[in-house]
Amino acid sequence: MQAPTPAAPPCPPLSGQHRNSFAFTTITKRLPVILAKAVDDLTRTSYALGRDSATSSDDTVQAKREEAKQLLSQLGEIRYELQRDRKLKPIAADHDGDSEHWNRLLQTHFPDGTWLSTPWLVSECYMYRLVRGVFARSTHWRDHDPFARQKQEALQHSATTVNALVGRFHAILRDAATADDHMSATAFAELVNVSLWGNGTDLSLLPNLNAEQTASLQAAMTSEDAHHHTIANDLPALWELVAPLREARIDIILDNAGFELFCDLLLADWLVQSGRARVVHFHAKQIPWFVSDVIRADFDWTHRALRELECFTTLSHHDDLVAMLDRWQSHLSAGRWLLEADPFWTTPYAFWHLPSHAPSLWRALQQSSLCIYKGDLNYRKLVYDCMWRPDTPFHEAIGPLHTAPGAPPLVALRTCKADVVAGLAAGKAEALSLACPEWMVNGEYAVIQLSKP
Ligand SMILES: O=P(O)(O)OC[C@@]1(O)O[C@H](CO)[C@@H](O)[C@@H]1O
Repeated sequence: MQAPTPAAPPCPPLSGQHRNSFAFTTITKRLPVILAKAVDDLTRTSYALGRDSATSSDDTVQAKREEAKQLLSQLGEIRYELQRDRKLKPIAADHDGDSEHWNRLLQTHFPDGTWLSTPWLVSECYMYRLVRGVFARSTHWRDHDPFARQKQEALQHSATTVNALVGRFHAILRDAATADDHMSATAFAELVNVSLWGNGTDLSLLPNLNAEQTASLQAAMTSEDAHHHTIANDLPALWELVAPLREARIDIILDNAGFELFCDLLLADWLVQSGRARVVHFHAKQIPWFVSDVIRADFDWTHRALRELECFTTLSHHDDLVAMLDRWQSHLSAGRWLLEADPFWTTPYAFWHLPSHAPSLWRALQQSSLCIYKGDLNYRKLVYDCMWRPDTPFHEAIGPLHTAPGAPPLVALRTCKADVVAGLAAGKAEALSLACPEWMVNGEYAVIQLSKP
């Protein structure tokens, strides 16, 4: 078999060309809305500048507002081209430095590609890279994240669930070092489920939830019922792998900021507190990505927000939350928690290309006793975002990440939000389609899938 390329994945790619696919709906309906929200954010931020001129000179404010107008028109242009299914143009050079790489990929594999004809994974990543370019090429808005406001609001809407989770896990995490085997197994299973279902409230999918709706959705997602929606569940094998670990390196390839990140930090805290991990490497994105993905600024903001914002300081478990945050700070200061943001994670490449396209990242991951891949997009990239038969073994669908020499064990914790899946029992997909036609994309079903090379 020839080595797959972005234009020729191991099976036919998900693509906007298929009119009844989630890819088509995303490109034609969801992405324009996401762009409209970025426009709205920039308009509001620019408008607010004038009211806050104490922080910068009037000239700077004027210059920023003037430049914002140009940026708004560039964002509008992206939307225009997308909605008319125009050809994907080369990405203009900017400070992020990977435009040449992108353009080589487009030129080599998709010289005539349009938004809908190019594989979904590529055109969707392309949109976020274009948006980044608009800001990266600017003088005054280089560090602006057009999705930050949405990410921050989403965490604040999750305060009720944060409180419940602190109440549930504060003592378990504090005392993890002395827990017996049964208690450890139970805590781990619960925390994996929390981290898994934390992936359920997704800003690119559910952009307009208020605090009440968020709380009720999160309660549904962490309930017993939701666990019956885990349609492939390698949790027992995962515990067999994790239970004997001592002082190991564990990697978490993060997905969303806000509530999901909070859930991931709970899991990471347990890994350190229980002595399983000596160090946890968190992998964030280098640029704003898929609306809600974690960038460095989100990671830092989350720690501050949980400590300082009124919606958290007034929680009944706030003192316990602060104790937890103090410990998390000490994990960070002592290097037990490390945050990284390799540029590979924001390329359009499936992870089949990780060993060859990001060799130093791959060498680092090879040191890991377990790589935890969070969320839907990471899953799509693990399985090359193509139309596997759902009963294809998971390890087959991840290709080199299972077969490459020195490939570390990995687990995918993913709520299903795209029409791709592998590793289901024979007949399962058919049964699910009868029970719930939207099961692949509505975020109500999930997988915990392990590869142990
Ligand atoms: O990676 P996440 O946050 O779990 O999901 C990302 C997501 O919202 O974006 C894609 C479509 O826009 C889908 O694959 C998926 O639903």
